Amino acid sequence: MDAVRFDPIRLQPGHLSRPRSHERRRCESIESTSYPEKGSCVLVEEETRTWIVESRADSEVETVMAATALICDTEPWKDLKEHINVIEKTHLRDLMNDLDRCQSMMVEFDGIILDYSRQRARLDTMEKLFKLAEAADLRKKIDSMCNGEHINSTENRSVLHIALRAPRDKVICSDGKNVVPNVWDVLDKIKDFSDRVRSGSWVGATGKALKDVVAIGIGGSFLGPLFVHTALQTDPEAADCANGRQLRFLANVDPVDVARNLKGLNPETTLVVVVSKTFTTAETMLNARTMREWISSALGAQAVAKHMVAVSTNLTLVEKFGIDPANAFAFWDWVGGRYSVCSAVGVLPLSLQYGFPIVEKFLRGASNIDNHFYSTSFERNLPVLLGLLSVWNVTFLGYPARAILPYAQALEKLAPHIQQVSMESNGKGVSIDGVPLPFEAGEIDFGEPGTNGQHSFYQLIHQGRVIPCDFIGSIKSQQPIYLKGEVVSNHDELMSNFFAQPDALAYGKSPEQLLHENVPDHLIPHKTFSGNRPSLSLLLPSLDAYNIGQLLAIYEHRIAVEGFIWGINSFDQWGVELGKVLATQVRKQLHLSRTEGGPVRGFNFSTTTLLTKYLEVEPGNPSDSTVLPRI
Ligand SMILES: O=P(O)(O)OC[C@H]1O[C@H](O)[C@H](O)[C@@H](O)[C@@H]1O
Repeated sequence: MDAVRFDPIRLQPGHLSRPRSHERRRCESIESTSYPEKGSCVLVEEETRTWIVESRADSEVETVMAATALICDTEPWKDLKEHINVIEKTHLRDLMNDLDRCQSMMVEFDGIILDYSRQRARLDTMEKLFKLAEAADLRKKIDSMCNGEHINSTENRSVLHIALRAPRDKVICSDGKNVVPNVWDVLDKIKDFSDRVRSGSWVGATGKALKDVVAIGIGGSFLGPLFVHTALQTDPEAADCANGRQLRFLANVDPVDVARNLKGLNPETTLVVVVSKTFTTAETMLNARTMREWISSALGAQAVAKHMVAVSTNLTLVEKFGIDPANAFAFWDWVGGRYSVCSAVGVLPLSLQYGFPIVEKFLRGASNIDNHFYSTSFERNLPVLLGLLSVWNVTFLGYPARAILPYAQALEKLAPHIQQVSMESNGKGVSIDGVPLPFEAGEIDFGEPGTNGQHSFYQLIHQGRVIPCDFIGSIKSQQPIYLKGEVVSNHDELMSNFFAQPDALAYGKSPEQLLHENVPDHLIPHKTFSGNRPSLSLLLPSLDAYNIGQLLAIYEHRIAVEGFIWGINSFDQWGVELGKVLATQVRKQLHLSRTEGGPVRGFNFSTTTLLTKYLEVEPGNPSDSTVLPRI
């Protein structure tokens, strides 16, 4: 029998040991049963996903492997599993009648109200979820993140996006070094540069002011900044500061995206910001070369120095590309791409558009939630509550999706941004120790602003699949409209739906009610709403730069909480690599076929046939001459 000394901290009552997956084979021969106690032999069976380890008090046993535990082996998890039966017998119609419950499920922080009374949860459900948080060491994990420990273990990195918005005097260390001064060095550099561009003291190659900015980037180097830009666009304070300037985003490698972004732009008045953490992303680099060509063909190669700047962690490649390092804005490997909007990735383009003070206000909002997240008890901690409820919905109640429904057009890019933050972070199949997860983690995020969504996919949410919904609204509109003679303002009209939809989902409409309304029998099944469909409401005081920063941080931390509970690494993204490798093979084939001809080789029947068909049509131009979009 292989002997295994396990980590005693891991084997508290309620925990069972589990080997790391690559060491699994060693344990397969072990057979014995008993609960882990010091010096005892422990068995756990594979069918029940538990493992046997042997430990000896005399410490003569060599460490064969480290045992790890999954959260699903803990008592609080099992308790919640059993609790599902209790919840299945409840209906939100009844739960909503319990005033004490509803009062307890309304939490306010800094003017933001979270109402989670329409979750399929009772007060004892919350107690059980807090116990689960304890079993998952949530407090410790939050502390580890905020203290700069290398919690992104597969990349051996800290996860410190909170440092990007920390005040100057805060100390946050990564590898023993306070990173906040570095953050502020870059912020100061951005302030200086954006002031110069906006004031016209930094001009283009022909002496004209640069009033338009194209930010090239994809994924995390695009979605967060786009979300914030879209949200700020109609904020009166930010809009005033934009003062006729334009900010555009070029993400897709599709030449059509280039064409659309270039439409109406003049190279003489355009500044290009190349945003890429790695400076190797194929799409971004081709778009950057395309824009470099657009500038140099119009203004000469030397114009690039005045018209192109970069944001990256890889300043060597920035220089190699031909951008002066003095015009490069750094960030660090402890900032995940999807968590990078508060670094130069977002701060530079947004400061160019709105001025640094607006962006600083946004950073202060995010920082305010960071402090709340770090220091508030779980019972009143917005990201923790939201994260625990998501785990409850996904893993215990089995709802795989989440709809993000802002009743605010300004938040129209919130769902696409959160889609990346959430699905790239928590779309994992193994624990942080590499053990396959025997439960579902991660969720499918999608959404549209209300009321547009109501006229699109809400049918499914009301009568088809159950999809927990986040309703997000703001008390004040960024752009109020009042029409004389109308019963309510335009914002009131919008918000009537924000207040109505959660109850429609929760209460539904029973056949009895329909009978009362004299609905014909044959239509009753079609007009019945089962109700009991969970949602939560987040009501913000307004949607200025500060609130937008708060909202961003609430979602970022909520997603981290979910990952911490599931016991996964939310900060790597190996799942995006395979497709990139295969695309490289296709690219090589396309190049070969275009230059030397010959058959497509090395692919399966399906891909070979499609590629051959694609290559049948001549590309239309020899690749040694440059063609740029015509519109
Ligand atoms: O910023 P870059 O290095 O260009 O990376 C852009 C994107 O690339 C990949 O797709 C990653 O999955 C994303 O997380 C990242 O945001």
